[in-house]
Amino acid sequence: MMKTITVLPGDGIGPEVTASAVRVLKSIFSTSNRNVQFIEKKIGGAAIDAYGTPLPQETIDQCHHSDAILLGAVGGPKWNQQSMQLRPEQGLLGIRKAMGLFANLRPVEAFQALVDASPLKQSFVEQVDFVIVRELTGGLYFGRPSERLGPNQDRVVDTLAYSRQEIQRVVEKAFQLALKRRRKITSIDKANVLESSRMWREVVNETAKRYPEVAVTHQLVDSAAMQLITNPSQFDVLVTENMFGDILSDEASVLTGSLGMMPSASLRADKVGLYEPAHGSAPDIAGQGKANPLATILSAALLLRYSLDMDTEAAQIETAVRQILNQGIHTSDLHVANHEDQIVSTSEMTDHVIHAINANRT
Ligand SMILES: NC(=O)c1ccc[n+]([C@@H]2O[C@H](COP(=O)([O-])OP(=O)(O)OC[C@H]3O[C@@H](n4cnc5c(N)ncnc54)[C@H](O)[C@@H]3O)[C@@H](O)[C@H]2O)c1
Ligand SMILES: CC(C)[C@H](C(=O)O)[C@@H](O)C(=O)O
Ligand SMILES: [Mg+2]
Repeated sequence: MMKTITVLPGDGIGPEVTASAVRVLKSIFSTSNRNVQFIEKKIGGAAIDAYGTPLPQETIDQCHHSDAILLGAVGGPKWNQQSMQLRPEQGLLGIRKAMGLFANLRPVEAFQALVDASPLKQSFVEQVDFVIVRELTGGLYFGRPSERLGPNQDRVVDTLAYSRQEIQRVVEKAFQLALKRRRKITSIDKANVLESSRMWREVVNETAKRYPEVAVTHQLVDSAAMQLITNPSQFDVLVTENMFGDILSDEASVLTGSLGMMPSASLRADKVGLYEPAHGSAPDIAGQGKANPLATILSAALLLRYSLDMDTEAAQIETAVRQILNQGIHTSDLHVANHEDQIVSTSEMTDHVIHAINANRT
């Protein structure tokens, strides 16, 4: 049966990195007898320019008729003066909400080739292998009211709201994931201050009773931010609310060597998912062929694994990435401890990945 992948390149380096991931996917589909069509739509600033809105109905409709969505990034200085409703970022929050993608998985792995050159090089860094499960469609980023108040508009309110059910479904995803990994969950909250965090903790403890084989600990977010750097090998699955997960995942990307190395999968109860790098549109390097495409290529691997049941091919991408880094080949955002190291462009890196996948298959 024909599968449909909708591609939303977005802004800045978004079109460059999605083009790379699409090339890798097409190369894989061409040799695995899969009938897959790619349909491109606009989102973010590109959609504002073309249609006057960051999330056109046409884009939402197309996503609803897809097996998976591959997204680049949105935003950039060109749209910084827009009103809140017309910010490119609203397109991103909007599509996640419209598709009901409540669980955002951000895997963090320290690649050996990059660890050796890292200023964080210590034995613990070599064992970094955890996944952040970030709640994606609730909390502060979606709370209402969110507005300026008062006669002079000099008071502001943002609302942090969660229902028990919204917490339950993402916590359940985290426990399910832990069963397939090292069976450890760290739940991160601010239960010493926030009521929402106290309910979060309750739900985690209730769920834990149904998963006696999973070890559960709780950490406060401020201390967790410190421990991510000082003792990251303790983590297996971290589960946390939307804003904490947003901030902690960028922090954790440092352990991988670059924000350009961190993929993500936004999931719901069925197999439909949205896959995107954790990084943004990187306006400072857009259009220069400097963007690291690996976060998006690794997101494409997650797409194969979670939406198309192609575990073997997903692992082929991940192996190819590891091999290329071990050979000292990298984009300019990375540092590799190999005297023969070679800095390559976005498209050259993509060529290397495709070549390595094909070489491993023959
Ligand atoms: N998912 C998304 O679409 C998303 C995520 C974060 C930020 N944003 C938006 O992107 C715009 C820029 O935000 P920012 O500068 O704070 O964050 P950013 O992630 O775009 O960039 C931060 C730094 O990391 C570098 N970087 C990011 N991705 C890279 C890659 N693949 N290869 C090499 N270097 C890379 C950039 O050059 C920059 O120096 C803003 O409008 C922001 O709202 C979008
Ligand atoms: C651009 C922004 C809305 C987005 C988020 O906070 O979810 C980004 O930071 C991310 O991490 O994907
Ligand atoms: Mg973010």
